[in-house]
Amino acid sequence: MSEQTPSVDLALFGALGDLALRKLYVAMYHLDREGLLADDARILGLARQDYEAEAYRARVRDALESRVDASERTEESMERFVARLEYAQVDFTTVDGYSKIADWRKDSSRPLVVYLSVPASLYGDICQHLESSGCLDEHSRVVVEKPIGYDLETSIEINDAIGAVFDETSIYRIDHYLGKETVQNLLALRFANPLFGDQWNQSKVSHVEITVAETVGIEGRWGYFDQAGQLRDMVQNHLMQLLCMIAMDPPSNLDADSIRDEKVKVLKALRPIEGDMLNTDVVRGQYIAGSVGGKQVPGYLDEEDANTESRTETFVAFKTEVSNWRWAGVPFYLRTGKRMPEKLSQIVIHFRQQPHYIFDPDQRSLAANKLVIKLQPEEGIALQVLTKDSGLDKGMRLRQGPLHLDFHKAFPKARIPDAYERLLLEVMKGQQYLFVRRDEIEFAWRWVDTLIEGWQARDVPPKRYPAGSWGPVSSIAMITKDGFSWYEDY
Ligand SMILES: NC(=O)C1=CN([C@@H]2O[C@H](COP(=O)(O)OP(=O)(O)OC[C@H]3O[C@@H](n4cnc5c(N)ncnc54)[C@H](OP(=O)(O)O)[C@@H]3O)[C@@H](O)[C@H]2O)C=CC1
Ligand SMILES: O=C1O[C@H](COP(=O)(O)O)[C@@H](O)[C@H](O)[C@H]1O
Repeated sequence: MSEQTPSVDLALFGALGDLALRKLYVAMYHLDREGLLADDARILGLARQDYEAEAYRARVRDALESRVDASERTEESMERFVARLEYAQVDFTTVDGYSKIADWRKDSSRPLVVYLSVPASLYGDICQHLESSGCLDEHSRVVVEKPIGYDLETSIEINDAIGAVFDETSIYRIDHYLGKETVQNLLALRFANPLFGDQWNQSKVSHVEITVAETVGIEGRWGYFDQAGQLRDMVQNHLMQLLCMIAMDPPSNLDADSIRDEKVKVLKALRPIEGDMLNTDVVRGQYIAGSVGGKQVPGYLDEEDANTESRTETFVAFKTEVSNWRWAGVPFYLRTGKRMPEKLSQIVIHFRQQPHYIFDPDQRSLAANKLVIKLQPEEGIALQVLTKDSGLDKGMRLRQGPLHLDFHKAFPKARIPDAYERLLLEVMKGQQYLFVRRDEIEFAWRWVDTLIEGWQARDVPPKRYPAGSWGPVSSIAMITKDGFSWYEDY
């Protein structure tokens, strides 16, 4: 059995919210079931609704029953988990209720982990009230969710407010993509395999693609999403983190700061999209009605609570470059959108062709290796290699095929944990390497703000795309004009 995490008291702010009910209890339940939660670890749920502890436990139980596979539930494991839960009704904006946390903590010597599963506008108030009510000590940690702010300015305000109470070494900023197993595998793939280490630069790589496609729309989150748009919701955080993991130089070790220092260098070197590049190197889109998975779905402007004038983008594709010695001249193409035909997160590294080509000239376009890294839904890595097509009549025809590692098939007994399991585990262990440092967030905002200012100055409306398509056709033209195409072996 794996080693248990150190014991903690976890105060979960926003205990009845969407994220908590869909993800956090499920992740904690799995950790508990696998014997990873310390026997005496406890959880205090905090929200403003009036609940008795028993009713709260029943609500969490319901959430688990609808989200955890029946084969992974036993009465014993469910009971063991919910017995850890207590509840306190608190209005987070006033200090009065915070004494309930201190009461719950009375006589506890365990470190306090505070998880803020609430809108970022509340982070500052909560941190201050926690401090002034004497809930914190030097072992306390805070976990905060994305998005931190709306732009660089607001993210600085929020980070300042958290930083006034917690030291950077105690702040765990979540980007749940960093908790995904295959994203962590990028570190292993790149830095444990000399085969790739030596090829990972502008002399061997022709271009890089990152696609994060979602089938969902905005799932009743119009209020939040319409303010944000896909650039702030997905690019500023998740896609930037994926780009950093692909482009960063080798860290000197696996320490949090060694890794984060390298990621920051990438963000600093990222070429901004401005001037004429706004016409050529970026496409923003908004979905109209269409069909996803055989089901008719409404357009963005017909979603519940929609403002029919909205110009918010639900899709963005762009080309950028990491302007440093490793990557100069290598285009990075990124795209992400809602209501795409498939849920797919995938990174494709296109290697350059051989300097001298000796096979059938008609097959020349085949003649380059590609490394396809699938993050979801199936997690796996495939290296597209060229071999001889078999058969006496084929001569020296080439055939492209994958050397394929499908994690589910290769390691059938290993359950692939959800990102939040890994992240919660690391918080409890006090390890920060999968969390985002303040300067990463701020450099990413700088880049995003430049693009948004460009859009605003030109008043660029989003291009329409039917739900169930791969985005506006101009996002395809953006890459084909460079002689490439989005990799399509979905
Ligand atoms: N939901 C998701 O999939 C994702 C969410 N996030 C981030 O996670 C955080 C939480 O999101 P989400 O769960 O969707 O948000 P919700 O609005 O669903 O949940 C927020 C929770 O906080 C409570 N709350 C809000 N204000 C107060 C207050 N003044 N006093 C007491 N309780 C309060 C709410 O109570 P009440 O119900 O009474 O309003 C609710 O329980 C946000 O920062 C979000 O950006 C990040 C990635 C994905
Ligand atoms: O943070 C967010 O991520 C989800 C996508 O996460 P995934 O793990 O399902 O890929 C996205 O739908 C949501 O809008 C965004 O806020």
